[in-house]
Amino acid sequence: MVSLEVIGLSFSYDEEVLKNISFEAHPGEITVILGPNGAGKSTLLRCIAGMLKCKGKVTFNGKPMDHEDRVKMIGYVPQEYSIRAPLTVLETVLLGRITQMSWRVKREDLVAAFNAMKKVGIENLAKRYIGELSGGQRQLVFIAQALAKEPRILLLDEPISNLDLKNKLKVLEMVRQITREENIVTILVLHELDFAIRYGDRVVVLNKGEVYCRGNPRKVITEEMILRVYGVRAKVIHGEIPHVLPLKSVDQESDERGLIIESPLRVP
Ligand SMILES: Nc1ncnc2c1ncn2[C@@H]1O[C@H](COP(=O)(O)OP(=O)(O)OP(=O)(O)O)[C@@H](O)[C@H]1O
Repeated sequence: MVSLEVIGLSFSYDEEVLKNISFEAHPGEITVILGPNGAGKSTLLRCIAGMLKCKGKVTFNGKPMDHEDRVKMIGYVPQEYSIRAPLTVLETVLLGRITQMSWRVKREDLVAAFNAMKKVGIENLAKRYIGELSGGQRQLVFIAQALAKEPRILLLDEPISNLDLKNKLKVLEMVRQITREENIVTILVLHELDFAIRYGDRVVVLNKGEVYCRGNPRKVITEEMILRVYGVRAKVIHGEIPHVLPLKSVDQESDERGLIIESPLRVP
């Protein structure tokens, strides 16, 4: 099966923040990266996107990805995007086509940009300046920019963090739909465990730069994982749509019920 494979990936800024990370992400599926603040999720996406030079391998269809493969195939939306240029929404979304475009904007580039804006519901903002938009509107623009590229691999870092409830659902539904219909590899960083259960086909939980566990979200997102990784007592309510009810944050330095993690639990 064609897939994106991360094999033994490690990365250090001053200190090592990713240690020997391995997992697979498949086309037509959403892989969700979970983990507490500072666990290394954004760094991992940046390594996959080729923005940071790391140890280990990222392969697609068994072949190590080089710079050109990444430029061609990956649509990446970082957690924060600062843009100072006085660009309109349409111009910003069109920038997603930059690798396909020659000096002239072709009809197909405009069609791809409009389709992408339509998918995220921002066609009415096309002529507005990006600097004049709200945080949530801007987030939608950058998702549209990544979609306009028509990527084979879509990397979205906390894509719903600034969105209202309706837009959170709309974006996640839309991402699921294009992931399935266009058979792309989608990797999302999320903090919302409920959405991870609902929209993730697979989940990778990072803790302190290591893979704590990975697999089917319904098996991985357990009360024990939430306690050990997030330091939160929670109830996982099973049902047609399982959800997580956080109850109490627990100080992991205390030895309440042996909370200090010595050997992480690994789920294949
Ligand atoms: N440019 C940088 N230079 C040095 N250290 C960094 C840099 N960026 C991130 N770090 C550190 O690397 C670790 C992982 O950061 P990263 O942003 O990948 O975490 P994260 O899991 O995405 O966190 P969050 O959920 O808060 O966004 C953190 O300890 C962070 O302080």
